[in-house]
Amino acid sequence: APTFETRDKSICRKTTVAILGGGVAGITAAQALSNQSVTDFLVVEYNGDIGGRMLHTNFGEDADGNPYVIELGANWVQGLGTETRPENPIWTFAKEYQIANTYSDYSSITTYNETGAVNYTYLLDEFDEAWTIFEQDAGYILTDNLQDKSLRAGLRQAGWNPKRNMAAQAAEWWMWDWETSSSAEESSFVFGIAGYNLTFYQYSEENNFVTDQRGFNTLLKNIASTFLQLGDPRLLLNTIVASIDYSPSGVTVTMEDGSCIEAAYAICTFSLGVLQNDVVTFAPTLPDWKQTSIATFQMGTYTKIFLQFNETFWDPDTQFMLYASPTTRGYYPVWQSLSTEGFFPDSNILFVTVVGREAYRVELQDDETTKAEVLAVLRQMFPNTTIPDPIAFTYPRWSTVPWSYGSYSNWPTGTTLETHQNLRANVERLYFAGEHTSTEYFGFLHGAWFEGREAGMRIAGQLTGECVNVASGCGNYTAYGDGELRGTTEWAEYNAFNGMGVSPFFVADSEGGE
Ligand SMILES: Cc1cc2nc3c(=O)[nH]c(=O)nc-3n(C[C@H](O)[C@H](O)[C@H](O)COP(=O)(O)OP(=O)(O)OC[C@H]3O[C@@H](n4cnc5c(N)ncnc54)[C@H](O)[C@@H]3O)c2cc1C
Repeated sequence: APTFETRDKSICRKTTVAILGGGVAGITAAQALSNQSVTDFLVVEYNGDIGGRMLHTNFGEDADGNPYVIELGANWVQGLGTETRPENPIWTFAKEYQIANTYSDYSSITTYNETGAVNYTYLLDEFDEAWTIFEQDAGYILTDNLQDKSLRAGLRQAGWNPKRNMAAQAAEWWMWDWETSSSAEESSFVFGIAGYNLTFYQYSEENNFVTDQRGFNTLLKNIASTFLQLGDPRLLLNTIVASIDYSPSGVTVTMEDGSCIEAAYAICTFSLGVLQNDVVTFAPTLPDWKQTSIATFQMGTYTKIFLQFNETFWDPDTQFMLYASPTTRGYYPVWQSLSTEGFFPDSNILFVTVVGREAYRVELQDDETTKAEVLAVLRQMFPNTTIPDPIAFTYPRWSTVPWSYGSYSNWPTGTTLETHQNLRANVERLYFAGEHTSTEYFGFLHGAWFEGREAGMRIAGQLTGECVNVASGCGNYTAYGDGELRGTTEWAEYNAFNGMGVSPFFVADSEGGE
């Protein structure tokens, strides 16, 4: 016979807005609702804490035997802003909540290959020179409504062609793959460059690395605390969504444990990886235009591998080391010292990052196999040093995390603004938001921030009759059905209704100049 508990679970809890996911987008959606006095909402979160891909863990130990807190997910505030430019909202909150961070100095770098330290930093400068050419080429494709192509094609035409020069491949990886977690072949030329501009030219080219020992998600907890109390019954942690039934009049969300929520609206902030892996069932099945957009965009994998040693055998005054494998592009290429002033001085901690295909490979391996590979690379980089065994070693497996399935999205070659708009668009009362729905800032924390806010404002506008989302309106997003999608996007269609409210040509200190 059913117990009282299971009988209770069969009765759906009612709420006005069900916010699915307690990452950046979910929390900012809830905040936007609260700002318009829509307080009847529930936030449903898989994990035991809010933050999502803002995720930290304890690692190694300091001189007193206490562990360090390291970030497995988002680590940098990217594109800060200056007094005369717009400011990245994540940077605004990082300052407000005094999140400890240090400027990442990308010019503090030593380059290596399999024979040890070899200076090929001139290749980074050469890539930079090509950049000024290919970013213009990408601009013409956009304004003249030409066909998009791969970033690889754009680079080649601008005179950058690394061919079999592995140092040049490493330089290219440092300048591109490291940021987007995707290769030049996989990345859109137009939207790759537009995305770069919108973060680094609109705000600034600075990236600050968060070292806060409370964890980076303290920033989000501080934002949440302005409208959610500690232990607020509207925050449902450790609660896993299994299916979402939507209609023109509302949304019913059913959890893995059989409990359910009936809402007038829902905002699904699950990652593109979650949407692509069919872990949540939608009823009815999502329309073709939605499924096409989910299938089209790309979920990358970005894996940081952390090592602590009993000594700092590398130069602690240099922040980065770039390694060019003689045979495999992207094989343990970027190393970062945390045993450095401003980070965790004297911690003897180093981490190396892999992305894309290499990240998939490494994430399928056990720790011992990866550790052996990593140490073999260090022995090549430091041929005159006896590399000790690490005293602590860890890395996450983002590609298999059931609440993320990858790290962050990237814009693939040869698609349009309208196809991406369909990723953003609501299906009846079911709305979508997250890093991946950001046209301007996909892959970034601030992308998730703006998109969560947008969805919250759109729904609050519907509910209250007062629309504060002046740029792109309230209620339904623009969506493009069969027959409405074309091969290219007209310049006039680059607007807030298609998610591009800021000119992709925005240049520092000149309002949207072209
Ligand atoms: C390794 C890595 C490095 C990164 N580095 C940076 C960086 O340096 N700077 C930067 O700006 N950005 C970085 N990012 C990107 C940034 O972390 C994301 O853009 C942002 O955190 C995404 O927020 P979101 O709200 O869209 O998604 P999420 O944070 O994924 O939030 C979605 C939430 O939904 C929950 N969820 C999923 N499935 C279910 C389910 N079935 N039931 C209930 N809940 C569910 C998840 O637990 C999660 O909390 C990085 C990401 C990764 C992974």
